[in-house]
Amino acid sequence: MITASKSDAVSQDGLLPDLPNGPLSEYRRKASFNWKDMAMFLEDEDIIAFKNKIFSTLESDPLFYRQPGVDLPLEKYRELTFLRCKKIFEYNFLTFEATMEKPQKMLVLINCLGMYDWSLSTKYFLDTQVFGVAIGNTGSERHETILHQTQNMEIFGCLALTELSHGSNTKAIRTTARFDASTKEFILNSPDFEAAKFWVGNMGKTATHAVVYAQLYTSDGRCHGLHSFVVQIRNPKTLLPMPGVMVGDIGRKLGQNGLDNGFAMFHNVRIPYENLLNRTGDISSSGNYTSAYKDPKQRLGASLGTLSSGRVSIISMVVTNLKLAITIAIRFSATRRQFGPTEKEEIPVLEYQLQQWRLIPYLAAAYALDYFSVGFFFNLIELQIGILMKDRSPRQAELGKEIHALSCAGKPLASWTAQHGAQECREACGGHGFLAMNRLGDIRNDNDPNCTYEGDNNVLLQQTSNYLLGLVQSIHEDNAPCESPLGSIHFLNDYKTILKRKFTASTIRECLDCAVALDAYKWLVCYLLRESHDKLQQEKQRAANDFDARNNSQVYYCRSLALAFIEHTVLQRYYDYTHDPSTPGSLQPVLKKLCCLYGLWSLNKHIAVLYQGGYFAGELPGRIVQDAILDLCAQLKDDAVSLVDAIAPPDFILNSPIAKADGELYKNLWSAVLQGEKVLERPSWWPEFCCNKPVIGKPRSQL
Ligand SMILES: CCCCCCC/C=C/C(=O)SCCNC(=O)CCNC(=O)[C@H](O)C(C)(C)COP(=O)(O)OP(=O)(O)OC[C@H]1O[C@@H](n2cnc3c(N)ncnc32)[C@H](O)[C@@H]1OP(=O)(O)O
Ligand SMILES: Cc1cc2nc3c(=O)[nH]c(=O)nc-3n(C[C@H](O)[C@H](O)[C@H](O)COP(=O)(O)OP(=O)(O)OC[C@H]3O[C@@H](n4cnc5c(N)ncnc54)[C@H](O)[C@@H]3O)c2cc1C
Repeated sequence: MITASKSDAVSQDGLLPDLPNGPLSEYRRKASFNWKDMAMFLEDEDIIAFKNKIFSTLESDPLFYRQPGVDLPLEKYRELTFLRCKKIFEYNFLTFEATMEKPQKMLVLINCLGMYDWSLSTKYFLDTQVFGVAIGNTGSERHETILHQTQNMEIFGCLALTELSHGSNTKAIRTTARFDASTKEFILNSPDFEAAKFWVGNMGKTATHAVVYAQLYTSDGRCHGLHSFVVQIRNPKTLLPMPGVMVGDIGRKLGQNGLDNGFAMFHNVRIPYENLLNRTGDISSSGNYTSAYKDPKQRLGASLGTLSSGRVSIISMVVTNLKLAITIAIRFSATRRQFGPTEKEEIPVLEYQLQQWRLIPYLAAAYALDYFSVGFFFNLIELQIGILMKDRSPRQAELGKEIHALSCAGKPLASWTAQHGAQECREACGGHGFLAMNRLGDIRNDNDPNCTYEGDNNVLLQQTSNYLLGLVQSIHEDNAPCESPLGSIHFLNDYKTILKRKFTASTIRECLDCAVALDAYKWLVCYLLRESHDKLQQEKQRAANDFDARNNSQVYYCRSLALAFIEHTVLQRYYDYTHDPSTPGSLQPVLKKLCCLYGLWSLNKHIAVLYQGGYFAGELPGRIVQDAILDLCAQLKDDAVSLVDAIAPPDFILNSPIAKADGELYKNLWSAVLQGEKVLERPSWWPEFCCNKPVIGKPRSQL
């Protein structure tokens, strides 16, 4: 194992305490690198210190005490989440100045709170970020007071786009906001209960204000499309609804139950006209509508642009879930022993090729997607700065489009990987994985809605394929270069040459170079782009309209195209990073293996298309790709524990007895079980068993 220099080690030890000795120590000794070096390479000292501060603050505050696996009644959980949220305001972990200095800390805070409990994190950020960013991005100077009121919790916000009968199809949102020229107010109405705002986080019990999306009508009766408005829905002094607002809670969900998701209907609710978030369209004092966006489609895109920031953040949030789940499963697998080559000795389940193949690719995915999520967040910051500076340059517009295309595929890729990973980790921990106290159920269930909110994954992928299909003309006809601010489409300039390529590796060894998977991805994207385009043209000739043509080109074509494109982007970025000469030599070998494994494992899911399109031919390519995956899993299994040590939060935050850093699997589990409430007591309803015996076949009358 290669270690850091003496001075590095001193600063490391202050930030990253040694892990306790125990059953995991043997794997830690076998690692090819020092986990502290890795942790400090992945995040700088300032970020690690920031995380430590958040974690230790929560751990030492009794309000944040919790018993693993205890299911609180809904009302209690909501109350506790709110009290904790209030406490987060008091701690003020991130000042405005600190956020401006290092915006990445915002993402770190979201994830640190999420690692503790996603209900808390989403509650806090729906108010301070989602509500705040929507106002900041689509409003103007006149809305600054509202932002200030949010910062000290004078008011509490939410974002209300979805309605009971419409979510994905935002154009069909039916809430109306009619301008009344006589009073200079907008009057909000929900035409019927199907147009009630629904699913809105924080709206159930706590929000006093909402950014409400509604169809804007001028007093001449003309509709100008979807716009957003700040609407007061409750009185901040009493939490009672405002006149004309019917607001309530939608009930228990499959996860994130500490968060109150709600509904609202509006009946002639009057708001000052200044409450229109007027970046995409405004009303003049004479009541005329003005907009810098003449094309209604572009205006819709601009008014929904704020959703990109949520989608980008979600990528990082779901990667956090994957990191939690894989930490639990790897630590468990390294300490859980079943069977063995001899009667005397049982081996850790991590030694089984099958267990390695089920888990280690998810570990590689966690590393690769994590790198992507952070870099992509920086891209978003660039976009946000442009929005705040009112940058109207073509580059800014292109950046908005590219981020929209990447986030609409990045969220699906990352959230599905986390979802499948969490389930695999649950099963990989056998029965203990199903015990609530070990947390894999909560991780899985709290992660799940990320596949749906801020846009359903399958619907969003179509935005990405639309973006790519829009490039075909320039590739084929104009011969104009494919250029974009983030460079994700630059390789398409070689589209024709790439399509002529074939898979050339002939040994497992050659496949262990990540460039092999990367080349294959370039071909795959070009091939799927060509096929999707051709399919769309055929369907247009066959089908009655473009709508059907597009719908009938999704499965096996556009959907696969969007996913292959984002996988390529993630892999390309991770390849560049792991192969960069500035990456420490002690870490580069393991990072390159992770990169290669992520690439081949992801590619293997497209094997049918690789054969179908002729990039692969004969038995060999399929076989050596699979053998290389197994080889990499075997090479990485001794590093796996240290790889999770480098990304794991402290035990208090991870909150899973089977995955504590000391590796004392059974002691920790046993102790947690015995500390449970009334574990050894007989049930309070014991007479039901002992006295009231059933008369078999004769149900007693309930009267
Ligand atoms: C800290 C985070 C905490 C997270 C908590 C999460 C809580 C959850 C909150 C929510 O869920 S809020 C509700 C979210 N709802 C959605 O995301 C709805 C999903 N649907 C849509 O966004 C859109 O309707 C659509 C499906 C993207 C588009 O539908 P439609 O087919 O009607 O329009 P198009 O013709 O495709 O689009 C028009 C035009 O606009 C461009 N565009 C759309 N969105 C964006 C965007 N975000 N940024 C930039 N551009 C956008 C689109 O590309 C089209 O452009 P052109 O192709 O015409 O150039
Ligand atoms: C926990 C949670 C929190 C939420 N928080 C908020 C919030 O704070 N604010 C808010 O406004 N909203 C919120 N939402 C709502 C969320 O944004 C929507 O649920 C989401 O946008 C999906 O819309 P939908 O529910 O209408 O699904 P639908 O669009 O009805 O989708 C149903 C099915 O139809 C499919 N489908 C739809 N259109 C197409 C198509 N064109 N092609 C192929 N298949 C299609 C989908 O893939 C899906 O399988 C939240 C949702 C959840 C679950």
